[in-house]
Amino acid sequence: MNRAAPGRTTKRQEETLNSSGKTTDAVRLTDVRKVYGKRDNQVVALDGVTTQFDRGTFTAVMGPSGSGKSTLLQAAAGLDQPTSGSVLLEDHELSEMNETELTKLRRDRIGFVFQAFNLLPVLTVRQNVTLPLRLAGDKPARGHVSKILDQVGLGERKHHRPSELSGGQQQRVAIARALISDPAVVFADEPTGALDTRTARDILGLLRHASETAGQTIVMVTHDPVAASYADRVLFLADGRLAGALSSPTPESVAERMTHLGAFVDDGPLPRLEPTRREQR
Ligand SMILES: Nc1ncnc2c1ncn2[C@@H]1O[C@H](COP(=O)(O)OP(=O)(O)OP(=O)(O)O)[C@@H](O)[C@H]1O
Repeated sequence: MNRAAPGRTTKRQEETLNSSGKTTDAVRLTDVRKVYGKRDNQVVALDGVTTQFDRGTFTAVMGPSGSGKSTLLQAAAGLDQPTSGSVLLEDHELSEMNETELTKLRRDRIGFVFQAFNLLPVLTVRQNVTLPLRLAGDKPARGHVSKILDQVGLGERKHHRPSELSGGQQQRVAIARALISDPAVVFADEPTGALDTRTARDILGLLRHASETAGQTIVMVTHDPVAASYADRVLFLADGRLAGALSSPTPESVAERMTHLGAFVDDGPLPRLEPTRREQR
C-alpha cells in the first residue's frame, strides 16, 4: 500500500497537480485490490483496478452481478479499506487516514445517494437536506439551502415530510442533501433503481446538471444502460477488473458491451431502451 509521510506530496500526487497546484482528478485509484474472506474461502472482489474520475465529470460504473461495482464504490468513497493499492480523493491518500479522519472527509467532501432514499421520516425536507451540515456543527450560508432546493425542484416543498412526497421527490431531497456541502464527489449507488422510467429520467437529468453546471464529480453504479447513457463515460467491470470504457455512451452501445460481458444472459430480454435527454435534444 502506498504510504507517504503526512503532509508530504507523493510522486503520484505531483504528477496529477495542474499549474494552479490543484489535482485535476477528484478520485484516483491505483492498483486497487480487495479480497474478502480467509485463505481457503477467498473472493477477489477487485483485482488491480487503476482508474480516475476527473473533476466535473459524470461516470457510470457497470458490469455483471458480482463484478465488483459496489466494492469499487465503497473503496473510492473510503467506506471500505482495500486489501492493497491506493485511493487518492482530492489530495487525501485514504490508506493513510484513520477512521475519525475518514468520517470527517466523507462528511465534508463526499455526497452519497442510494437506491433507498435514506431520509429521516420525522424531519422536514429542509431539515433532511441540512442535516449533514448541522452534524458537522455548521450553519448553511444564507440562501444556500433555498438555492439547492430550487435546483432540485423542491423549493415549494421544504416544510413537507418525506412521507408526503413521491419516490422521485424523495430522491431529489437525497440529491440536495448530497450536494449541500459542495462535495468533491457524489457517489450514487443505483439511484434510480426504485423509480419509474419517467421519474428516473428526471433524477438522472439532475445528476447530469450538477456535473455540468456545478462542476460536481459524479460516480454512479447502475445496471441500466439508459441510466448509464446520461453519463460522460461508462466504466465496465468484469470479475473485479476493468473491462473497457465508453465515452459519450448511448443505451444501445452500453447494452451491447454489457451483453458481451455476459450480463443480461439470465435476465430475459434486454431492457427497453428509451431515448435519453441528450438524444432528444
Ligand atoms: N462483505 C463481503 N464478504 C465476502 N464477499 C463479498 C463481500 N462483499 C462482496 N463480496 C463478493 O465480492 C464480489 C463483488 O461484489 P460486489 O457487491 O462488489 O459486486 P457488484 O458488481 O456490486 O454486484 P451486484 O451488481 O450484484 O450488486 C462478489 O463475488 C461478492 O459476493
